[in-house]
Amino acid sequence: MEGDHSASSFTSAVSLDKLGVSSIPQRYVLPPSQRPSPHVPMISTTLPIIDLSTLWDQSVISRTIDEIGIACKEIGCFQVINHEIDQSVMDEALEVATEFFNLPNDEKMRLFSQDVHKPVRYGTSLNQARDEVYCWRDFIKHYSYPISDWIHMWPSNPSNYREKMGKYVKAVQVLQNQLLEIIFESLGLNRSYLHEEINGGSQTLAVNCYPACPQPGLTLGIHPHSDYGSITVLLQTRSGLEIKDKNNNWVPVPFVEGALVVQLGDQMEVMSNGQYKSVIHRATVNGDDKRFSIVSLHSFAMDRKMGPALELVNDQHPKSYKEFCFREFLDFISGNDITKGRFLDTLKMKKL
Ligand SMILES: O=C(O)CCC(=O)C(=O)O
Ligand SMILES: [Fe+2]
Repeated sequence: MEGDHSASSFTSAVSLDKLGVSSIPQRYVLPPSQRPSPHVPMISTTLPIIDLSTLWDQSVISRTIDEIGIACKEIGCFQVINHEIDQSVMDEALEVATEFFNLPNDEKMRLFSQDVHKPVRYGTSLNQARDEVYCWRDFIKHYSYPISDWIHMWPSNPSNYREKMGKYVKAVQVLQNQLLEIIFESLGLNRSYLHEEINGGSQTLAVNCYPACPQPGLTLGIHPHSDYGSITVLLQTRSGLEIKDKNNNWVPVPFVEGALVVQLGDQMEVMSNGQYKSVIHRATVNGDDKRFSIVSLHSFAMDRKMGPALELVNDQHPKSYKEFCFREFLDFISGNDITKGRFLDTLKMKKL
C-alpha cells in the first residue's frame, strides 16, 4: 500500500535498485518545482577548501580563521583538507557502511524504526515536511557520543562495523572540537567557549546509501533541510550534495578526494545571533552508481537551553533568536505539523 510505512510493507530504495526497476514508484516522484535542476547550474558561489594544516603555522593561522569566518557568514559551509583523519580510517568506515547496506533486507529490518527518538534505527526517509513523498535513500542512524554508552547498540553485522565505524566516530569527534574552537575564535569568542555544552553534547551518525536511480531527475536522495545541531562533518564517496546559496541557487558541493564537508547547523546560527548561517542542503541521486555519505551531526548539550551568545548581542545586533534545546527539536520533527516550517524559523524573534 502506497502510504503505509509499517515495517512489513517497507521497500527500501536499495531493494528497488536490487530488483532492477526501470522506473521509480510514484511515492518517490516529486512535483516538478521540487525536482533537481535538469542542467548544470551557473556556479555563482565557490565553496572554499580550507587546508587545516595551516593552523599549525603561526604566520598564516589568522588568515585561515578569517577564511573560515567568511565561509560561515556567507555560505554556512566549507570543505577541509589535511584534517588529520587518516584516509584508511575514512575508507574502512565506508567499507563497513557498504557491507551493511549489502546485507539481506531481513537482517537490516531488525533495526527498522520510524521513531526519531530511537538511538539506533535503519530506514528510508519521508521528506522533511512529513508528507508522503519518499527520498531515494536508505540510512542507518545511531547515537555516537559518548561512544561507550551507545556502541553496543550499533549494528553487529558486519562483525567489524563497530570497530571500524567507532574509529571514525572518535576521530571526527576530535576534529569537531577543533573546528568549533576555530569557529568561536572567528566570532571573536574565547576558544574554550561552551566547553561544557560541547562535552555534554551529542553526536549522531547518519550513514546514508543512495542507490543508483533509474530516474534521477524526478526525485531526490534527501529533501532540502538544515541540520539542527552545531556543526555537521560529512564524508562522501562522490558528488551529490547541493547547498542553497544567498541568491537561492542550488550549488553542487564538488567531490574532493580526502576532504570532509563542514556544514553549520541551526544551533550555530542561534548561538552566533544570526551572524553565521545554517546551510540549507539536499542530496541529488544519479543513474550510474551508489553514493554513500557518513554524516556526523554534532550538537550542544541535549537538555540545556541554548541562545545567542551574550557577547554577540548589543544595540547594533539585538537578540534575534529564542533559546531552545535539542529535545524541543526532536519533538518538533516527530510531530506531523507541516505548517510550522523549518525548526529554525520557529525560533526567530520578530523585530519590534
Ligand atoms: O548525503 C548527503 O550528502 C546529505 C545528507 C544529509 O544532509 C543528512 O544526513 O543530514
Ligand atoms: Fe543534513
